[in-house]
Amino acid sequence: MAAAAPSSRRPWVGGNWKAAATKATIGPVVEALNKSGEGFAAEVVIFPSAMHLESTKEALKVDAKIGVQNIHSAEKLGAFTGELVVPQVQDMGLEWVMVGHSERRHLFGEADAVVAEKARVALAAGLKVVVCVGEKLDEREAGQCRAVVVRQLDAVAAVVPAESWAASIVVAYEPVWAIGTGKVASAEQAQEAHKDIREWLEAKIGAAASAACRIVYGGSVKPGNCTGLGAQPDIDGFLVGGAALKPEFVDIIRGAQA
Ligand SMILES: O=C(CO)COP(=O)(O)O
Repeated sequence: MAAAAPSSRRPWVGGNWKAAATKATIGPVVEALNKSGEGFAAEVVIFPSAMHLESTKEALKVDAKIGVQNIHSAEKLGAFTGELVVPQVQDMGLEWVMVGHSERRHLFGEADAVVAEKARVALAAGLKVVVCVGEKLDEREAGQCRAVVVRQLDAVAAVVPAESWAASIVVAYEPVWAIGTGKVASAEQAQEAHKDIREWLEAKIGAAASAACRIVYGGSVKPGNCTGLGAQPDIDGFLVGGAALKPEFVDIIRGAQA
């Protein structure tokens, strides 16, 4: 049942630029990342909008990967106006796909099975996947935090190969009430949810997956609160929204170098 020491998992930090970025906001962030002039201890993945994938990829000169914020579940190119499909992600030379962000689930009505199918298609093509999970405030207040997260993860586990969890999946725990609200989960609240997820991994997938899978926290992460969160044994990094569009994002990446 004991989780592996945090140092055995490479920290992972994602920057989710949502539909909030323009050239004017992206420029200084890319400049700060490039100026940092260091190989980060953390694995860094930036998720620009589709509009900014190529320009961001070309502008970044540090060891940071680029991923897409969402995909359509079709396996092939085709007539899917307004969507991105896996072959296009591969054509761009990108490795990462995000699925199940709470804004996809709650603003755009994506059900657990839809999120799971997107993960399955991306993994089958050899891409890496960030699976976002997290409860809404009313669910937390009703004591359903663990049940909601387990339901969301069970849907993914039902369709993806067990071996994907160790090497190709990052789980992002993002409580909906903490996203974009400034109400960060306390280190204790986040650790409790991450421990639930690690225990779920051990029971459902196996001890090796539980020890190896990175579980990252998202929701109002800032340079001032990332150290306490990152010190928790089951928090392996962050998925950052608003603060990933500021040069201080570099400080959060450094904060994950525990
Ligand atoms: O949704 C998030 C990252 O995916 C978190 O957003 P904020 O960091 O702006 O709260």
